[in-house]
Amino acid sequence: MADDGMLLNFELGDAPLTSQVKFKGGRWRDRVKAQKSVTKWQQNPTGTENGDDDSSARPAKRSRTEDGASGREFKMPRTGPVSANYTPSHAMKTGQISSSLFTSNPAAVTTFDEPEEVPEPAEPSNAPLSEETNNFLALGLSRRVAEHLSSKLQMKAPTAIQKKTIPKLVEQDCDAFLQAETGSGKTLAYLLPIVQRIMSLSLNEDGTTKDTKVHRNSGLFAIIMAPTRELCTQIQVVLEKILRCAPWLVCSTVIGGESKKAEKARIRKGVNILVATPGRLTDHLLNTKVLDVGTVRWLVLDEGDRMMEMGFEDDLRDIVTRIRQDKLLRYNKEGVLLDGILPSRRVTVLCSATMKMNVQKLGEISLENAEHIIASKSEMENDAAGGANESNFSAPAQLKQQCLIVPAKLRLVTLIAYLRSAFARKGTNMKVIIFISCADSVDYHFELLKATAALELDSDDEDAPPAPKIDPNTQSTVSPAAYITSPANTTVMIHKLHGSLAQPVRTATLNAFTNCKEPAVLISTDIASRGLDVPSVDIVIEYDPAFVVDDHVHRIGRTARAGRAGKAVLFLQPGPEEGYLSLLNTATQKVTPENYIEILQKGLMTPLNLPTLASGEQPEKSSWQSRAEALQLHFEQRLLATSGFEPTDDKSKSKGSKGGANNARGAGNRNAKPKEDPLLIAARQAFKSHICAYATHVKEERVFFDKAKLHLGHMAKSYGLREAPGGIGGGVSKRTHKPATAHKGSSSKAAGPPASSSAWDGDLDVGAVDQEAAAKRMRAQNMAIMNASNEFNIG
Ligand SMILES: Nc1ncnc2c1ncn2[C@@H]1O[C@H](COP(=O)(O)OP(=O)(O)OP(=O)(O)O)[C@@H](O)[C@H]1O
Repeated sequence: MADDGMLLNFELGDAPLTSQVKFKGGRWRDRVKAQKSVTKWQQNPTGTENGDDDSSARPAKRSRTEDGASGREFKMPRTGPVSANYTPSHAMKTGQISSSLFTSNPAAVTTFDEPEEVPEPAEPSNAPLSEETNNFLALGLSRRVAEHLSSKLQMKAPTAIQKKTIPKLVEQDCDAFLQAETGSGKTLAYLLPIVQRIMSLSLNEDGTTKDTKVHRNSGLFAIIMAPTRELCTQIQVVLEKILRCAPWLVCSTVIGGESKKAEKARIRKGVNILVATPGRLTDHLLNTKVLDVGTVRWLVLDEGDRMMEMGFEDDLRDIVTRIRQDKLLRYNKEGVLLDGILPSRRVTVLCSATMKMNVQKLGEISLENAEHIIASKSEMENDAAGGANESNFSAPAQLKQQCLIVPAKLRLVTLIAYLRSAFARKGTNMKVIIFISCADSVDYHFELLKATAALELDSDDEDAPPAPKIDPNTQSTVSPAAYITSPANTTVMIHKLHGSLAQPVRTATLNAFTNCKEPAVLISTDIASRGLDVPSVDIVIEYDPAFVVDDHVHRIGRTARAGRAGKAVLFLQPGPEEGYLSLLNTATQKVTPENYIEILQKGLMTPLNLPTLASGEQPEKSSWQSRAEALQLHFEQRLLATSGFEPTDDKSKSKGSKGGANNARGAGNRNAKPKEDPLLIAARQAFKSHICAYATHVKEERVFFDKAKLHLGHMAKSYGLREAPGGIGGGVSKRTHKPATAHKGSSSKAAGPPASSSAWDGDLDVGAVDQEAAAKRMRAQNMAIMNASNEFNIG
């Protein structure tokens, strides 16, 4: 029989085991292994040294380590079961022993004190200003534009950054660096003055339009660059909306992912404002003769730091130099005088919510005597106090930031419990974004959470509308969700997004999420962390922390936009990761630690209705702990399900061996090997990629995210795996567990990357080579794959 009756990862709770424990069923090798584990556990039931449940995957030194943030000794005490009356339900069915979720977990040192007083909700810091005292007209925009904003786009008053930027860019010809919080309206801050001035070429002094208007073929006046295709498309959409008040002007994108021929054709037809990714723009500057930059007056670099991070310094330098070197034409080819109405010099605008060293460098490359325009709550406070603002980053004041310190083993069930409680109530129609470190892990979690034929939806509400139809372009990226759909509420739709997806799929998925009328979850890599504006996102969950703290600010900034409320939840593990809180708390707003047990209690209050519950227990009568264990067991069982046998030699595939799977099994074919479930393969792949990605946190923050201190066995559980797969980073595997059993066909490099990872390639052995150099390289690879795929693939 298949080996589904034996589990390899043992944690037998606190009840003493006697030597009578006997294992039946399964393969003899597994039985021996199981027996050995129990004997080992009996010899050392505390699991403090070598007797832990995953000795093969445990860091060598776990009991004491340095807390890098504070310099104090960091303790990782072991906790017992969460409730004294609670007995973990280990015995699931004959021959099965499941690892308990609630024992041998390190305890958090962070305390969860209830605040004595509920703090007043903070005033939104990125909202539009009061309409009574502010309007667009007063900033120098024409009546035509101001009325369009007010009547068609429902924007009556500017935000703080718009108030400061628009008059400067309308009246002056200076370079500018715009720095303001996420969701504070930076896009319109630079777009409105550009549109206003180009429009003015076609307007009489009284605001009426001239008989001969500037049109699409009159010249390219502005180029806007952004790091991702999604962001470019979004800017284009905003631009199109504004240009409805000047329909004779045309904007377009060159972003890769679609044929260059089509892009060339559009440029040939005539474009006044071009939105581009740096790679594709460089390509067109080199190869598209019809792209004439002689009339270009503005170059905007949106999310400049991200473009630098993605390794586009040379491209950006090249683009800036090329455009500057091209002779600036005072008249366009139709003889229209541009100077005076348009800037008489080339103006560069750089935008970011954060101020990193690389932004300063980009500033040196692209800006000349630039105005630094800052608008944030702290800046306003600073202004009032007459001081200069030194802060590097800040989150919108109204954004509630929470942190869950969850032991590795409990991460997956806690995530599901959180989502269940978020979507529990009838009529709750929220949008949630979950950030995950790498594409493989996004793929896996999407597969795990989506409803399949075997996995019924939880909803038993007969009045609930039928699950929505899915666009063919999003067939593999959008699905109704299992587990998190509450019986009382409508079906939750899950979406996945990462840079390895084809561009039409990316675009369609993002549209599906943005326009989804049902409760919706987007599982994404950092591809969604920058600039994306989905106004109704209520919660951002950082299931994997960002690789650098500035990215955290951008990620959580996908919610609480333009003055709306929002919530951000960060998952950390007990141990060194807790030190990260002190770093986050230097931002303008405090991150409040919350007790994950309460999340589990809330989220697992109602029965799970799992289709393949092996436990003899009735979930309806279960405690939340039992439900958590049942859920975990259910995932583990899903991964263990084998989908038949496949022959390994060519002969068995030849004629006469039809139906090889059964033949192999029945005839005792020695060459047959169990064919693994694709979900299991995906889980292993995701786990490996996750561990590789974990090593790429920036050097300064690696004290909190130290790969060597991860408990790989416990982490594996959060992927539904019963043990950590082999072949993970040499440094760790050498120090912490036996050399990984080489997978058939895998390279001898134990530290090498997952063979077919879609998220990683190249040498990822951070244990063996210079850590910082390797991490940098990995980050660059990750970034390129996550964000761009073929986006910057020139040629
Ligand atoms: N004056 C305004 N009144 C009302 N809403 C506005 C105004 N200006 C911008 N918005 C809205 O605010 C949201 C955020 O704007 P935008 O995307 O430009 O922010 P951002 O500062 O660029 O954020 P990020 O740094 O995250 O990219 C958008 O939905 C936009 O429509």
